Formats: sequence, C-alpha cells, structure tokens
Amino acid sequence: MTPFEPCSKFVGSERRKKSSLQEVKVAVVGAPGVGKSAVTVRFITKRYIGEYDHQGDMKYKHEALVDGEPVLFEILDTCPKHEDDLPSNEVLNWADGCLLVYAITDRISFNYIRKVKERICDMPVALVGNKGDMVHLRQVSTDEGDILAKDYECSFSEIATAEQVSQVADAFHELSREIVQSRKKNKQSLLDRMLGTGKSNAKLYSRGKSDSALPKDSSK
Ligand SMILES: Nc1nc2c(ncn2[C@@H]2O[C@H](COP(=O)(O)OP(=O)(O)OP(=O)(O)O)[C@@H](O)[C@H]2O)c(=O)[nH]1
Repeated sequence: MTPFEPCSKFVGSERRKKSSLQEVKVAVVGAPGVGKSAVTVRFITKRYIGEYDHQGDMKYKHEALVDGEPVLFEILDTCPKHEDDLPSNEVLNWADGCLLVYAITDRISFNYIRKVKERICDMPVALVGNKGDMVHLRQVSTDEGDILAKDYECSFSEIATAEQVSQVADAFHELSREIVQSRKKNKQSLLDRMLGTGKSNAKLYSRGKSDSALPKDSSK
C-alpha cells in the first residue's frame, strides 16, 4: 500500500463485534492549498507528503483508537478548484462532521471557513489553523482562531502538519468525539420524543395527571 491509496488499517481483534466499532465520516474542508491533503495523509500514514497532486475529492478509510476505543474514520479530502468553490450539498449531506482547515499564512483561507460554516449549522466541526511552522508569514493570529472556535463552539488548534504527527491526530480524534457525542444526543432526543420522556413531555404529563388522572385528595 502506498500513502496515496485509499487505505484501511485495522487494530485489535478481528473477531471484535462489529457493533462496538464507531464509524465517523469526516470531510476535510478548506480553501485550495491550505494543506488538506497533507493533514489527511499525515493522520492516516503518519508521514508528511510535501506535494500531493490530485484533481478531485479523495476518500480514505482509516481505523484508529480514540480513548482506547476503535473508531473507523471515513475521510473525504475535498479539492476545491478556487476560493469561491464551497463544498457541495452532496459532501455536506454525506459527512457526519467537518475538519475546517485554514492556513495561518493565508487570510483568504480563514474567510473561506466563515463562508463554509454559514452552510453547516448543526454539524459537528473542528477548526484547525495549519502551517504553524510559518509564523514569519502569519496573517491570522491565534486569538482570531480562538474567537472563531468559541463562536462555533468547537475545538481549535494551530498545527504544523509539516512537523507534527500527534497534533494532527488529536484534531481528528476530537472531532470524532464530538460526532459520537452529538449522535448520542440526537438518538436520546429521538427516543424521548417517541417515548414521551423528554422534558417538555414530562411537564405535559404531570400537568395531565394533576388535572384528571391523579387520585382525588379525599381529605378535602
Ligand atoms: N510549511 C508548511 N507547508 C505545508 C504544511 N502543510 C502543507 N503544506 C504545503 O502546502 C502546500 C499545499 O498542501 P496540500 O496538502 O496539497 O493542500 P490542499 O489543501 O490539499 O490543496 P488542494 O488539494 O489544492 O486544495 C504543499 O506545498 C504542502 O507541502 C505545513 O504544515 N507547513
């Protein structure tokens, strides 16, 4: 297998129950040239590929342990043709979450993230400022990244894919945690709605009881 092939690496027992495996679909999104492919390949292979030539979106599978639990990442490395080329609905509908990548050396790529985020309100995201090794060419401050992440209520890190391995993995891992968490929340609220055990239903229920179903107080 070369680093350029979609790959699947399995850890742990092959006899492991399939149901124990969390699957997360991650779209790596950002303006042209911010290092989306470098980030993706770094996470999957731990290697840094300086020049990565591809003409379209690339999909990969990669299994990793997150907090000791196996997670199967399906990763879509998107390939916008220019700065106005935002991810399609097809990509956004496919993804469970987006890794939003900009380069700290490129103000336009930071603005690109804002435009993307306008289109994805409810989806878990993680914000990453890449090319952290190029501080002498910095155009976006760490504070600006921090503020944007607070606004999006998401994780944020500045990374240098060219030099780091674990920080890149951390960003994917954090996003997977958010996805699993939001999946659990959605499942719970669906269950609540079906069973009538949600907060609003509980209120309705107790009001109903006091009106009619509760036994009358015989002492009155
Ligand atoms: N200095 C530095 N260069 C980086 C880093 N990450 C990526 N690059 C360089 O940035 C350029 C673009 O990287 P790619 O991974 O092709 O970027 P991309 O976002 O996938 O680009 P498109 O597919 O064209 O949208 C390459 O020359 C990389 O070597 C980094 O952390 N530091």
